[in-house]
Amino acid sequence: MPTRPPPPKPGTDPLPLRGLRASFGYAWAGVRYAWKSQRNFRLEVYVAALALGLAWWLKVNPVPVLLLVALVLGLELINTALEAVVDLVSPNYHPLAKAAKDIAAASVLIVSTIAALIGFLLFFPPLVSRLGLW
Ligand SMILES: Nc1ncnc2c1ncn2[C@@H]1O[C@H](COP(=O)(O)OP(=O)(O)OP(=O)(O)O)[C@@H](O)[C@H]1O
Repeated sequence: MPTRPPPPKPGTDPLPLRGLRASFGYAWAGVRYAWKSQRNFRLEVYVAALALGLAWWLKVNPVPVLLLVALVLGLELINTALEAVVDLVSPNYHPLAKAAKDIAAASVLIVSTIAALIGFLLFFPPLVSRLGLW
């Protein structure tokens, strides 16, 4: 099967700004790949938008919310990259491939669960007071 020549490396471009633009282009392609292929990533983006909207409405400091959003989305992207590498090197069943995918998924699960807990602690008191329940 003919292979395509590798694309130019942005880091070696003699024009630094052009190289930087190319790097952003590749990173954006990664975001688009995750958005198209990962239902969990899309769900996390919707939840992030909801949390930021809620923070604005309830006048909650958005910095911890932004940090948690960055952590969850960043980890989901790394998980997606790892899945792609595992599928590339181990298209057939292998216990180590299973361990790699399961552990990467566990990291997203743990961080998302803790983020949800922190979100509850951040939003619950101002939400109750805003809705006049307390
Ligand atoms: N090559 C493999 N060898 C062994 N187990 C695998 C392999 N590929 C997948 N698995 C097992 O199947 C599970 C699901 O794998 P899959 O690639 O469908 O990931 P996923 O978590 O469903 O990801 P996606 O977010 O793409 O739906 C993995 O967590 C792992 O336990």
